Amino acid sequence: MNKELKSFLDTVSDRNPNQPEFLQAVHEVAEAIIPFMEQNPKYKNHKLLERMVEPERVVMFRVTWVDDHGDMQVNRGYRVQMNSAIGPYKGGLRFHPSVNLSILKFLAFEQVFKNSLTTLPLGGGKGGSDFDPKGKSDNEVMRFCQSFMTELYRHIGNDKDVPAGDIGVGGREIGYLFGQYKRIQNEFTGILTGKGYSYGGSLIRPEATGYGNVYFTKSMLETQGDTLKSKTILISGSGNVAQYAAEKAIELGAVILTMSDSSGYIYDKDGIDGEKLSFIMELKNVKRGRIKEYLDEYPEATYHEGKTPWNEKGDIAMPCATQNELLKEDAQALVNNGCILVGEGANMPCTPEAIEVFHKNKVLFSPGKASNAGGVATSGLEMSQNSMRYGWTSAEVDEKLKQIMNDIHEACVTYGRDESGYVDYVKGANIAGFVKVADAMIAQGAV
Ligand SMILES: NC(=O)C1=CN([C@@H]2O[C@H](COP(=O)(O)OP(=O)(O)OC[C@H]3O[C@@H](n4cnc5c(N)ncnc54)[C@H](O)[C@@H]3O)[C@@H](O)[C@H]2O)C=CC1
Ligand SMILES: O=C(O)CCC(=O)C(=O)O
Repeated sequence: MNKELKSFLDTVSDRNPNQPEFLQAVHEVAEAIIPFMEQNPKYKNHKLLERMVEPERVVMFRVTWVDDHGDMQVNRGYRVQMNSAIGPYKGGLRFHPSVNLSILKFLAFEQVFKNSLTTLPLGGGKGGSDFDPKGKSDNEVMRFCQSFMTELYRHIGNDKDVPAGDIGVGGREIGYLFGQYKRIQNEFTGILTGKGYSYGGSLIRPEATGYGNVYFTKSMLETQGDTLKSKTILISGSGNVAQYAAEKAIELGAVILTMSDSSGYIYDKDGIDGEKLSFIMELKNVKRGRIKEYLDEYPEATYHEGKTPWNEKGDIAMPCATQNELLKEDAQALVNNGCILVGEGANMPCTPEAIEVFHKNKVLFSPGKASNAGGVATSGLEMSQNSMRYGWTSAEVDEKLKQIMNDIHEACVTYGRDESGYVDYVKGANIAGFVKVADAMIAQGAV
């Protein structure tokens, strides 16, 4: 490891003990940026990376609510406001029992570079709670959301910080959060994105992360003169990102073989077609059931308890569940089985060791901060529509999303192509994301 990189990482590690996910995300970015700064001295002597790893602000608060039995429950709420150099803080809220400061700082840090890549004026942030919506009634979720917003409202605003959804936060939660903000502030403004269409949401926002991942995959394949037609795809997750990645991939002629949840995965050798996907959407979004219930309707499929789909044979892998869900041995199994492309739908789902395997084997690999940026980009479009008090059609939003994903792909190629012609999308995304934020930080002085 380069001496300067080591010394930088040692300092970050000393200052952030017990934050492995955050250090992992910083390591990946610093590996690309430190050599880039060497070659571009205008970025040196501003302590840019040192500043970027310090959140501008972290808010942590108690969330007290009463469950359906009348018992008091206590959770922890957070908002990490990481960087506002190029726009108001922007990034999702995650409700999951694993949520802690390390996970939210890694997500907020990634968000800074991702949001910069979108070409829109969006700073980076992330928040959430260790609250687990699984198994809770709608009323319990509503009471939790109301209590969470009763503190969060004072830290956000449409020109300050605009949260959205992430794991465990979908349309239902955004609705309850928005309602409480409006009640407290007595104003109707676009302080959250991912809102329902009837109260200021954008068409295509629910679909955007998954669709964007597929548009990005399509661009990667095109660099090899290839297409999605008849490609077999292994998808993990069965939430928002996974569902719409599957929908768009099916539309473009691909065959989806797997989907999963935190208990296991299903494998359907005949492919999960549009009708089967509708069943999964109903199962997950309305009944809030488990993926193994797929077999009740489609008994020819198989279910693999406690396993991830990466040992199956597929042309393409799309990890769309959570961080560090695809390990080195999974990457090796995918390569051995002929996988040619990995498009991260989730944030940091592949470990650094897994990414090394993909790079070594010249698998096309896109990091989440590039290939899942369609979600936050469309959130940016939702903010624009809210400011204009106007709404674009689905076709208009989808066209803008395609253009943004295409531009992100081009930016990654510009900064990531090596002498052999292979594109290191990790390096490309990190440098392209860094440049805009760094230029803004230099222009704004010591802040
Ligand atoms: N919703 C969005 O617009 C965006 C989401 N992402 C990322 O995509 C990923 C998925 O998010 P969503 O689909 O929105 O969430 P979701 O809550 O709709 O779905 C999450 C999925 O991941 C699975 N999962 C959660 N924890 C898991 C674990 N420990 N092991 C295995 N599976 C697990 C769940 O069972 C579910 O299928 C996350 O990494 C999120 O940060 C990234 C960009 C935007
Ligand atoms: O739409 C947004 O603001 C945030 C989406 C998000 O959390 C992400 O890109 O990871």
